[in-house]
Amino acid sequence: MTAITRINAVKDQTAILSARNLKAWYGESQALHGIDLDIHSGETVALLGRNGAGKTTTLKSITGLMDRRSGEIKIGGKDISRLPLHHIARHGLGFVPEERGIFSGLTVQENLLLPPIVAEGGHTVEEIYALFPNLKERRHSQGTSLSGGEQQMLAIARILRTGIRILLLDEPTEGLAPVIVDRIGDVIIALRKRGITIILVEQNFRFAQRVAERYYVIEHGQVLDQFSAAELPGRQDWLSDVLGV
Ligand SMILES: Nc1ncnc2c1ncn2[C@@H]1O[C@H](COP(=O)(O)OP(=O)(O)OP(=O)(O)O)[C@@H](O)[C@H]1O
Repeated sequence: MTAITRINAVKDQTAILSARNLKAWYGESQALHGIDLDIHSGETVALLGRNGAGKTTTLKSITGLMDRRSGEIKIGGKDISRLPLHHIARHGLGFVPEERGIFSGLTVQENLLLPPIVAEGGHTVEEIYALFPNLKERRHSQGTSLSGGEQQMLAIARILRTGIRILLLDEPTEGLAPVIVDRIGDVIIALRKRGITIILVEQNFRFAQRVAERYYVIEHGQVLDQFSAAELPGRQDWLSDVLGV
């Protein structure tokens, strides 16, 4: 074993979530061409890349939402690649999709109580209302009456009740006003302090910079590079080129 493979082996052991050679297809069209990820317990990681690079497909592949997918996905060292979606949640993984999925005919509280608890240690309703006071105020309002920001917070809040330890967020700030984006950032930082591992897909680079400790850059369904927040200043020009911003 060379020094580098030994370092990688040590890193792999500590990864709470890892993906190896993840490939995925929409029909005959291949969207992922062998993604490798190692996400460590408690870190917040952002997936960056241009439109169509494969970020959302990566999250959907991890959560078992792609019909056609190959490769290996492990949570806490256990292979979950072949488990159905509802079993994956029992391994502590929660996904908040871009469309948020709030039930418009239910109240805030009913939406909050809907997903089943899958593991011990989830947030209580009181803890959730302390983290999201605006949801407490609006607990009897119908889902239809919520703003985009409130919907995003409710989508995050109701997953936290289930006891998940790894949260996948797809474009959490999409379409939200700057003041609400700041609030979502506060929530993500609060969750990190509680030890939740977060992987987020984000087009808003300024937001990603505020919350992420590490980045993966994805292009054409492959990982182009990964680096820490501390390494970001040295990568800024390269990143602007890759992201086209
Ligand atoms: N439902 C779908 N059917 C067919 N092709 C799809 C579908 N969703 C995504 N694709 C294709 O898969 C590739 C990866 O898309 P993906 O949505 O993962 O990219 P992304 O990096 O998340 O970009 P965006 O920010 O635009 O969502 C793209 O070429 C896209 O056109």
